[in-house]
Amino acid sequence: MTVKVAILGCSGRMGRNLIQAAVQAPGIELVAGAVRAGSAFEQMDLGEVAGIGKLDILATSDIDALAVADVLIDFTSIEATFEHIQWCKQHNKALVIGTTGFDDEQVAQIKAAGEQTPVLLAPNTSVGVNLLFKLLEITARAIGDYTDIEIFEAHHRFKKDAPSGTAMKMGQVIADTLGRDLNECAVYGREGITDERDPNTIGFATVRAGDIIGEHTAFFADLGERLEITHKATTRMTFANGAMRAATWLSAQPNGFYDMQDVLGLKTLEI
Ligand SMILES: NC(=O)C1=CN([C@@H]2O[C@H](COP(=O)(O)OP(=O)(O)OC[C@H]3O[C@@H](n4cnc5c(N)ncnc54)[C@H](OP(=O)(O)O)[C@@H]3O)[C@@H](O)[C@H]2O)C=CC1
Ligand SMILES: O=C(O)C1=N[C@H](C(=O)O)C[C@H](O)C1
Repeated sequence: MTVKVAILGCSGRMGRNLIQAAVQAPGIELVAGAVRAGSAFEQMDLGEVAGIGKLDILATSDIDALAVADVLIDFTSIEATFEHIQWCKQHNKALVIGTTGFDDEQVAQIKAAGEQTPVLLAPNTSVGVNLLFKLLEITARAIGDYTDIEIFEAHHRFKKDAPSGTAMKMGQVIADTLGRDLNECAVYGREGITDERDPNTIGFATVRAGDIIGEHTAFFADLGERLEITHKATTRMTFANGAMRAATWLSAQPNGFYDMQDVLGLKTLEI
């Protein structure tokens, strides 16, 4: 069966890659794409937005025009995502959310939306990063209680949120595994006389530079050795292809709140 997808934020960096991934993905039919009202891309052919030739589908700012889709894919902004969630709840449409930067209360609201429609929230839709989350769980369980844990992330100059959604999820996975509260143990950057490192903290460091697509490293450092677990994305198509996989999977799910670990079967993987 073909899954009909619509892309929200289709003129953005991810949006353009999502158009291309949707066209290439077996079992997916791209049926619509949305841009902000008044956008210069409104009424432009989606294929031309993505630079892949005409597809005969025009970008719209009318969200009601997306009702032809089975699944909506949202890589936009926090405000826009909440408008899209509202619409999806009203129309019982499945929604894949790749947007990042939500605080705890906003995540709780997104989880609650899952009671009314299938919702999947993934700060990173690449297979590699989701496997990395699993590796962090194993590592934290084995050596997390006596090593210094630091998370580093680097992204392009245009990124608006920090630390990245992926880095925050890395911290959350480690904190959960160690029974720590991330809100209490996270340290975001250091400056001046910081005193010696508190062993219970999880540090975050952020770089914003040029066109870096996305790099994440977790350090587990002891005296005498350190383990570094790194993921580097080299193309946004990795995230876009993962989002198509998520959309296909979500189209067959009942109402509920899901993540990429569900899609990839990593929750039940024995470690
Ligand atoms: N989960 C993952 O794997 C990944 C997640 N991301 C996240 O995805 C989000 C987008 O990233 P990126 O593509 O780089 O950002 P961009 O700014 O390039 O794209 C966002 C797009 O959303 C559009 N938009 C904003 N508001 C609306 C609206 N109300 N209706 C329709 N479209 C709207 C913007 O339009 P306009 O330009 O007109 O404002 C823009 O085209 C970020 O939160 C980022 O962190 C990014 C990569 C991977
Ligand atoms: O904004 C980006 O570009 C990315 N954002 C995501 C995040 O915040 O984790 C994922 C990816 O690293 C690219």
